[in-house]
Amino acid sequence: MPSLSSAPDDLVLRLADVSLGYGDVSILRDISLNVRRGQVVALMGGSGSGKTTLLRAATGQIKARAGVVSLFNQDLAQVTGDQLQTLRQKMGVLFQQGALFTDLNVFENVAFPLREHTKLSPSELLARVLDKLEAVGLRTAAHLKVSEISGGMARRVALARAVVLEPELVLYDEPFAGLDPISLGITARLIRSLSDRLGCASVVITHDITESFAIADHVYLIGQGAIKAHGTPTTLGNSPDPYVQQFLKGEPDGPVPFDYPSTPKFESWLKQQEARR
Ligand SMILES: Nc1ncnc2c1ncn2[C@@H]1O[C@H](COP(=O)(O)OP(=O)(O)OP(=O)(O)O)[C@@H](O)[C@H]1O
Repeated sequence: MPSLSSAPDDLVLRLADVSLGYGDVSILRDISLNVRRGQVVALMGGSGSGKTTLLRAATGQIKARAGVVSLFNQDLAQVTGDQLQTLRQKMGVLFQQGALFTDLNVFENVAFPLREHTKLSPSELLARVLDKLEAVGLRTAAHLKVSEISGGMARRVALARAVVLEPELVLYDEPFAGLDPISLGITARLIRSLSDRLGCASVVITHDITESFAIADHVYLIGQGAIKAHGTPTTLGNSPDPYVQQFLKGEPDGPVPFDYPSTPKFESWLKQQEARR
């Protein structure tokens, strides 16, 4: 079993030889990755390659079938439910939808986690929320209703909410999906600047090569159930590996599979369908 005792303190998230799956289906195997304080790490890969599954393992929602997932130097297989909750408080998550509470205004949406998890005085809370709204360029939108702001602004409010507890690790699940090019660039730079300003680690799941390569320190390319390549954006950009090049250039033909692989469950389902007709 990999030793965790030598993990340096700046290692926020570590996966060592991890296998993940659901039921009798294996999704990922031999995954090893490190995320350090201050780093922005991008997880890229085709649809269904297992990026969200990896994120679920990092938050302790699913357990590793092999290997070790350690969060803030704690092996998630060894922690109690209470300890997991404490670890999660050091973590911010921006889900794909990043849904806001529509009955609360912008300020109250961002204040929500603070009211739930801290005992800040009203003036401290006001300062903290306005500070985070300022970081996403929306200090002056604090009073607006969610129905009065645009979709791109709502994303930025969700971003402010994800970091308001000043987490040590922020996980972003497809933060650029559905954004116009300008909002996309702004969001990417915000992720980088929030990481630098808060000194936290950021893990970004994305399909967007240009933006993630512009802000990431390290990129992991996931495919065919494993990490196919990883490195700095420059290293990956210069890689002669046909898989990496096909992925980066978005070419239809090459080693990156498009079709979802067949499984015994699909084959038996299909047989049943055919037998009925
Ligand atoms: N709860 C679940 N039960 C069973 N299989 C699941 C479950 N969640 C995901 N899967 C399967 O795991 C595989 C990886 O899914 P995952 O959502 O991790 O991919 P992804 O890389 O995030 O995809 P996308 O980019 O399309 O969101 C897929 O084949 C999916 O069908």
